Amino acid sequence: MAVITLGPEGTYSHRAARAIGDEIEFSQSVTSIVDAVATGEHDRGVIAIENSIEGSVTESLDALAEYDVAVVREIVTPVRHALLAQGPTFETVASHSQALAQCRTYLEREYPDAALEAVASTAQGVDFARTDASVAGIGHPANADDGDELEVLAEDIQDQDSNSTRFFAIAPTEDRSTGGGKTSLVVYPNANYPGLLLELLEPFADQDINLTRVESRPSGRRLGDYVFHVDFEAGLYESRTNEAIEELEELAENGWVRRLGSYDTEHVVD
Ligand SMILES: O=C(O)C(=O)C[C@]1(C(=O)O)C=C[C@@H](O)C=C1
Repeated sequence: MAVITLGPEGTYSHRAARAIGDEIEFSQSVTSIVDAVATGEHDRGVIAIENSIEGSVTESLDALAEYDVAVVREIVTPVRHALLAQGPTFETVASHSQALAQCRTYLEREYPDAALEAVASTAQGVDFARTDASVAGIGHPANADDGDELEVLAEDIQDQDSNSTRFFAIAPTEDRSTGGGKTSLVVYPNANYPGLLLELLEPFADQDINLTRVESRPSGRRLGDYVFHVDFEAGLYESRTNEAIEELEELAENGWVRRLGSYDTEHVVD
């Protein structure tokens, strides 16, 4: 299956995408990946959603609220960062903003004077290090295997030993599934009153459905107006799920509820 994900080759997204297909194409932006799947240009896309240290990948959440796509699989993979450079002396550390944040403590302790540069992906930061001796990249250590230009200066530099990122495999809406142990929704209530969030979540408690994540993102329309991303442990094939969503739709009658789909989780360990 043809899959599009964040490139260049060697990103963590690339590693996750290999679980979906072996014909992999790369893009430099998450939004353009979601766009390419929504318009049917690609069968599948793989985007990072959330990291155990740094939290949400906000560009991905906003793209899921903006475009109509289905989530068909969740992929969880360990993220163990290495520092790669041509030698021990450099001025700039380049990586994805998530990776820089996940290694904040290490960078402050070991390289307090280095300039931090956020680039499109970890693998892009490593590519910069390959061509410029004043730059070090943070990424998966296997990125050093590409030739002999790069040294692995340090491994496992993320702030916590156990670091993992959760990805969604996305598909055109016609591939949306009701089967699977988890479901994701995006809710825009277009309302604001005391107790609104409590009311939106109550139908899930009433149906004994365990929520695994609730994230609010600004709607972009006005300050204090939010879109909610809700994940839970039940499938859209279950009547309790449909009952909870029906109630949610009544509460969000001035806005909308988007069912991203039901899916199962796959753990990719290398
Ligand atoms: O830059 C990469 O390697 C990516 O695949 C992106 C990304 C992210 O968006 O969080 C994926 C996993 C890690 O958390 C760091 C970066």
